[in-house]
Amino acid sequence: MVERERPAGRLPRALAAAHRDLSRGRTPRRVKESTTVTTPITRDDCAARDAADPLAPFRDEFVLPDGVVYLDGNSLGALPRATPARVAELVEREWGQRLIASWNEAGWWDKPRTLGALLAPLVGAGADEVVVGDGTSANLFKTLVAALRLNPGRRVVVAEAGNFPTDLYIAQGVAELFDGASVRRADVDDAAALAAALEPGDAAVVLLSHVDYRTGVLRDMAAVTELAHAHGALVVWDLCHSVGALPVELSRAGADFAVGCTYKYLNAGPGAPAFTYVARRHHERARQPLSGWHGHARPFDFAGEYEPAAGASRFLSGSQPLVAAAALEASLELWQRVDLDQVRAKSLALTDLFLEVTAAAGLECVTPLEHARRGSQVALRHADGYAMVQALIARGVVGDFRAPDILRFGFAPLYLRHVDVYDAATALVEVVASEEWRDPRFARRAQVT
Ligand SMILES: Cc1ncc(COP(=O)(O)O)c(C=O)c1O
Ligand SMILES: Nc1c(O)cccc1C(=O)C[C@H](N)C(=O)O
Repeated sequence: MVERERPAGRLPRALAAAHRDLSRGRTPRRVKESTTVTTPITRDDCAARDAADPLAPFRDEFVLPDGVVYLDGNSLGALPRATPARVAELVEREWGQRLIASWNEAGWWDKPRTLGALLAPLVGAGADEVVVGDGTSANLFKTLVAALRLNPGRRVVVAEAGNFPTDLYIAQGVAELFDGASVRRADVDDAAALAAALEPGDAAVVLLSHVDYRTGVLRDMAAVTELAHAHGALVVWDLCHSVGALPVELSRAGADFAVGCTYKYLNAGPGAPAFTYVARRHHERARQPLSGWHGHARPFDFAGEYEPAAGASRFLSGSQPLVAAAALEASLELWQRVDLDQVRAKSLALTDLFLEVTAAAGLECVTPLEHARRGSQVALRHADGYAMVQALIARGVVGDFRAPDILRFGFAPLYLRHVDVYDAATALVEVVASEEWRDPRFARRAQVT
């Protein structure tokens, strides 16, 4: 049921109450206190929303398989139509015909910087503060070590307890390299717990994700950064689940470092190069450990001693996969035409719609209902979530499952329509109501998801 009039930023009270009841294990009450007229949302309503959607034309710029509603763009984004030709151009002309000349002519040498400049507006950074290269894990390593070196005398990495495992693993690996260093896990969504983790005054750096990969919680970047700084710690933000999903304001928030991948909402393809943000105020002093020649001040002097390049370029290490970078370039060119405020508005509309229709399935909602705390995904909890997700995939609705019990659905506003979300949500309600997920075909097995 949808209340036609409601303040922006809130789900209908009826829905919020139903989700609250469900998460406490109670049968949802019918909400009587609502004074506004309620009517169920229909597929036609959704079609009307699509007709008025300013982002609708972007859908045609993506390759999307027939009969599939793709709600996994937060794991691997869809293929932009422009990408194959851009990759072919690099392979056939730049490499095939121009060979070595392309390092200069085609701008290969400068790609980490030119792509960084294209990406910078998407994360609220200056063009000179972002470089593209390597993977998220490698860039986490570089930025964490740089942060520890900038904060001598402090040896604790305060790490978001539930972060994506690679973040925790890299933090552990970094701590092993510094005498007396350790990782202190904290619940970063509990302000008191985070403050307590910082209180001893020994934290060199805080590492956390802007949007939680599992729950979809969106953190207040400015507030967390301010809290960390007040305790003398720097902050490394992982933007994997927020870049391209919502406006990110690194400079405005006073962030120190950030890393992120480009294969999710930015649609650059599997294993695409990642990026690193280094706030301008750290450019002179920041030193990263993978001091390869692409990060040298004068690489073609072939000198025997390392001297870091100026600016964020010092975070580069070695040669980059330029075929993959061509795919990223094609998608970043598309992203130059995108209004991130429109992306955010549509993302919230789509997640609201999904929550509204799936309330009938009776699954506990893990993602915050408040807009200000929600990324671009919906996470629902059920012990048999794996089988439910497989049953949905068999119907052409692709979401994913995150152990131990999370059904996860990502919403990429550039290529998803409201009708797709309506169909997917209806399918989930049917899968749960019919119990078709109990079919042995959907039983849990090990695979990449
Ligand atoms: C928050 C977060 N960080 C890091 C990664 C992955 O890092 P990498 O690209 O190095 O595999 C992911 C997803 O795979 C992620 O969700
Ligand atoms: N990066 C991935 C990969 O190399 C293989 C399989 C999945 C991934 C993912 O990106 C998973 C994703 N970060 C997640 O939030 O679950």
